[in-house]
Amino acid sequence: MKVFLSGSIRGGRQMLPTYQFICRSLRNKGHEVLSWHVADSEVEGKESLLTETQIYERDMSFLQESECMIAEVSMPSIGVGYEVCSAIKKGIPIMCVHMPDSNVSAMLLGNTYTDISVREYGDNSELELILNGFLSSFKSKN
Ligand SMILES: O=c1[nH]c(=O)n([C@H]2C[C@H](O)[C@@H](COP(=O)(O)O)O2)cc1CO
Repeated sequence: MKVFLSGSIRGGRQMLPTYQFICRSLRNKGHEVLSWHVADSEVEGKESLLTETQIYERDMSFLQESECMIAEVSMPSIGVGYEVCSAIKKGIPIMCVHMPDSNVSAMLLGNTYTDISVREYGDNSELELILNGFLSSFKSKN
């Protein structure tokens, strides 16, 4: 599947190893991560070569191509919130994942969009189980 991975950049990069784990795990299962740059340790330097509008338009066009979204929401990020809302407007399934004790917004935890889930994970193996379950659920629907 074509997946949009959403994760904090200017909101803080503390969860970078997890974004990299998600990206690797999805690719190992044969999925395409359109926004793989979120998991790039050098993203900020690379993005500084683009204008803010180029970043926005590229990401919105990746989102238009994506069949689902995985958002790592442990770090509060305006960009991630905006992308989740854009995915809701597009009508694609969304899986939000976060570490325990993250201060996740009620705009996600209480969201009434039918195709959004918010799940807590304790470690990478639990995270991988959640992601595999989310992605394999589409096969059984088709
Ligand atoms: O340089 C960037 N490149 C980029 O792709 N984004 C997108 C992808 C991320 O999922 C999200 C991060 O938003 P923020 O930077 O507000 O934490 O926004 C955000 C920025 C910087 O705001």
